[in-house]
Amino acid sequence: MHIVTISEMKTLEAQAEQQYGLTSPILMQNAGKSAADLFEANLLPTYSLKGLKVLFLIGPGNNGGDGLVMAEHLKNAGALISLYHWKEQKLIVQGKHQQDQPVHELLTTQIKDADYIIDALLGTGRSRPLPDDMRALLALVKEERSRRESLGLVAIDLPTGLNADTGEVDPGSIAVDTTITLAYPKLGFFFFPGRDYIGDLEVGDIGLPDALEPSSHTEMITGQQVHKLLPERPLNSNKGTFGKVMLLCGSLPYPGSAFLAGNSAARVGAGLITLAVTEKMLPFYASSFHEATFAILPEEDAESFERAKALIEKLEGYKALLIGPGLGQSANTREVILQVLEHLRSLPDDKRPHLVIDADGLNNLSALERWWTLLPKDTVITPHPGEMGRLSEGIKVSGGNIERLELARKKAQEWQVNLLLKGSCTLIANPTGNTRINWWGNPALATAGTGDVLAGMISGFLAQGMSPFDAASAAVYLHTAAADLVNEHMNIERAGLLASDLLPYIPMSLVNTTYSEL
Ligand SMILES: NC(=O)C1=CN([C@@H]2O[C@H](COP(=O)(O)OP(=O)(O)OC[C@H]3O[C@@H](n4cnc5c(N)ncnc54)[C@H](OP(=O)(O)O)[C@@H]3O)[C@@H](O)[C@H]2O)[C@@H](O)CC1
Ligand SMILES: [K+]
Repeated sequence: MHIVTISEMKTLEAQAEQQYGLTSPILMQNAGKSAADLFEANLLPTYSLKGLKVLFLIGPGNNGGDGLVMAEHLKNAGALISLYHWKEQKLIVQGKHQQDQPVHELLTTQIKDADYIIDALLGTGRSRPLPDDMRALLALVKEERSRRESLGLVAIDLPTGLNADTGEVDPGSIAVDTTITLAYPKLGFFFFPGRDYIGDLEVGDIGLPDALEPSSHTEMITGQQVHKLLPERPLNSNKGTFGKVMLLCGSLPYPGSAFLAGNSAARVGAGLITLAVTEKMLPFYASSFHEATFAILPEEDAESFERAKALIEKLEGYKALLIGPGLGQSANTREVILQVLEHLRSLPDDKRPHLVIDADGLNNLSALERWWTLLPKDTVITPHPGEMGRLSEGIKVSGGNIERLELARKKAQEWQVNLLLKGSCTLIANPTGNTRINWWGNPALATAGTGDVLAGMISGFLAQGMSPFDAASAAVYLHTAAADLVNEHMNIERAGLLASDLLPYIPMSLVNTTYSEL
């Protein structure tokens, strides 16, 4: 699904009017109706609209207009509606204009009484800091919410005061439970601090014709999309059909990396997994990973060309090669990597395994001048912010702010790689300037070894013939989905997940790609 900036959204609206006669009032009717439908769908089956007390905060522009249309639909379905028109300071309770007492007293009572408060104050048209009285109004709502957790907060299009292009927020903005955004998610939702204010994201249909495509090159990865990308599993198949993955991962201090990555490649459906390991390491893997096969390499103190040669000799027929997790950073290992890269570059496209470089693979590369010139075509790299900083001459890379988007886009083009930049908002940029962002996140994933799992999943998808951009996108989405399944099945919340817990849930995540509407 496209992600849009404010100006891209405005262009779409203008085109809708010019080319299809869809004027603002028509779009607003559609917006309000779809917001009401999504609101009701989210209430059910626990609550119904009958008798539900909903207070709408109405602003002076079209965002307020959307709120009024939504309110009308909810009223017709049996909800008890109050409307507070901020600019006019006018309160209407179930159709009656309240004038007997000072409006602020009445409004406070309405806030205390509401089951839900709908923020339809400002949307994409906010052009300056919020005025004091609007901040005071939102503060009242926030205060009531901190007293009463059952009070539901919903924003139309976006939480008031959030910058839809950058994710910056006004000091008066408040976090909501659900944002019902219109037509397309806005770029600022994906980056901090804004990300924390959105709550659950719903996308309302405003009736834009399919032929009107936004010009944006940024997409949100959705379950529907991933579902379509997943490789077919024809009945007439064998392990050769689904590709072989070679892993140059793991070393004495970090043996678990190869296990986690190899397992994950198998769990997304790759046909055969081979770990390139030394004899010394073999007993560890052989006892824990029964399904793997092994390419036995000379010990780490052997000459680098011997180590590289042993791997290169085994590579024929492999569809994917993962280099890096737990590999260590000795000069000898760096030499091995260089020689393997040289071999890969020399192969014709159809004979070359797809390459994924992660973790120590990246740390080794970052020590080299113009390292990206050493990579074969279509390589996937998967740095976290620290590794990205080292790859980019020591710059500081944000874990979740908007600057990471431009940086990833620019570097993917400069380095001609598929760049998966991890963080609290993981995104993937490809060499042609397209970007995909993972909306979902799970703080339980912030633990050792989960990156190895992700790298393994990407390799497993590459082995099955997915393109590098698609393999990385699907893996990122399913990695979070698997973590959500762990949370659900182990009854944990935000902490306590082990990377290995993910493994049995990866196949389950593959069948659950449509677990969300998006
Ligand atoms: N157009 C369409 O086709 C569709 C639009 N849609 C909907 O419209 C929304 C965008 O509508 P919009 O452009 O009217 O902007 P909106 O956010 O309501 O605010 C503008 C008003 O607020 C005012 N104002 C600005 N800043 C302010 C501040 N800090 N503090 C106080 N006031 C401030 C500004 O007035 P002024 O600057 O003149 O004082 C103006 O009156 C979009 O988010 C979506 O919900 C959907 O229905 C789909 C179809
Ligand atoms: K709003």
